Amino acid sequence: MTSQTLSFTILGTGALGGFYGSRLLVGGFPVRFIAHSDVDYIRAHGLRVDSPLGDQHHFPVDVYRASDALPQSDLVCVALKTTQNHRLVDLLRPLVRPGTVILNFQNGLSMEEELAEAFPESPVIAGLCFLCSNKVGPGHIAHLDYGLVSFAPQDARGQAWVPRLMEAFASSGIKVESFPSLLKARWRKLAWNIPFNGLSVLLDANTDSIMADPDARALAEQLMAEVATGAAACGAPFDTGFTGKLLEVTEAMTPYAPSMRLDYLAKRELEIAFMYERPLREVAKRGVRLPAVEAIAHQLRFLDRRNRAGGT
Ligand SMILES: NC(=O)C1=CN([C@@H]2O[C@H](COP(=O)(O)OP(=O)(O)OC[C@H]3O[C@@H](n4cnc5c(N)ncnc54)[C@H](OP(=O)(O)O)[C@@H]3O)[C@@H](O)[C@H]2O)C=CC1
Ligand SMILES: CC(C)(CO)C(=O)C(=O)O
Repeated sequence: MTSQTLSFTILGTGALGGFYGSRLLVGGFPVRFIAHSDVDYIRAHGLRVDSPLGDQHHFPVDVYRASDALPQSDLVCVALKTTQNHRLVDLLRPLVRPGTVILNFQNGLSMEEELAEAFPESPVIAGLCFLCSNKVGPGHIAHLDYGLVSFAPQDARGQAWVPRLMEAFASSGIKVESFPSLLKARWRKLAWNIPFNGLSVLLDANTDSIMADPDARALAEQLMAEVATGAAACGAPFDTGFTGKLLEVTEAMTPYAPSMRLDYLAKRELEIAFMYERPLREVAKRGVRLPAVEAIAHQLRFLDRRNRAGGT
């Protein structure tokens, strides 16, 4: 099979799923979207993606509810927030048959292990996304910047798919790279998400304000250093200079509200379990503690509960 024949189902037509699904449509691939609150809107009005890569308006769109019967696709791409992961296996069950590739785009740690356990007959691959994209309305996505996908397979079966996926995404205008070690790739992504997603909520600040202020930046650096300790404890040490480079990239970034800040402002549940609790659990298994990361997780849980309960 060549990449030209690959078909995709996107589970979760939000900031990330809407963006990559749109790019794959532009690349000429059949894409089926599963949407939630805006499924009727997308059916009636299509999917809009505003992007520096070129604005797109797709109409008609092959869009479904999760409860609908869908034609089978070669790949199912998970683009839900991890706050929905208690439902993920049930949502995926009708979409996955033996051999269907599961490509997980979510932020966090250990999702692929859990998927591989639930779907032992499917290759599971992580697509780690360096993307700045927001859902700004029903069926409407605003892509602000970036888009690189780092493909990292859960096992050798997934590895065999990586070149085809890279070709498909690259031919759709997406920058791609591959990472042989899923664990390393996941910890490298956490080195950004753990400091900046959490601090953006706790300090009510975007990335530029965090980087410009000496105290906020010191906190970000302390958290990043602890993530490096965690990564090393789990057998995925960072290369020398990696965290320094990450800080430089963040400094050069378009001022950005990380996804957790947007969730907080919209009073949506925060992705604390997979972004903070799973990494803390994995390092604790190895007898290591990350006190600053633990502290930030406690604060985020408090704020998240209060935010959604509407208290002060
Ligand atoms: N946005 C970004 O730039 C980046 C995001 N990520 C990660 O990607 C993941 C997705 O984030 P993001 O796209 O921003 O989140 P969004 O909230 O924008 O998108 C999630 C989508 O899933 C839909 N959804 C929720 N429940 C269901 C369901 N039961 N069936 C079908 N669809 C459902 C939501 O619909 P509705 O709104 O109607 O509930 C929403 O459109 C997260 O783990 C995030 O951390 C990683 C890198 C960058
Ligand atoms: C690193 C970044 C900003 C983009 O991929 C992200 O993961 C997020 O906003 O959660």
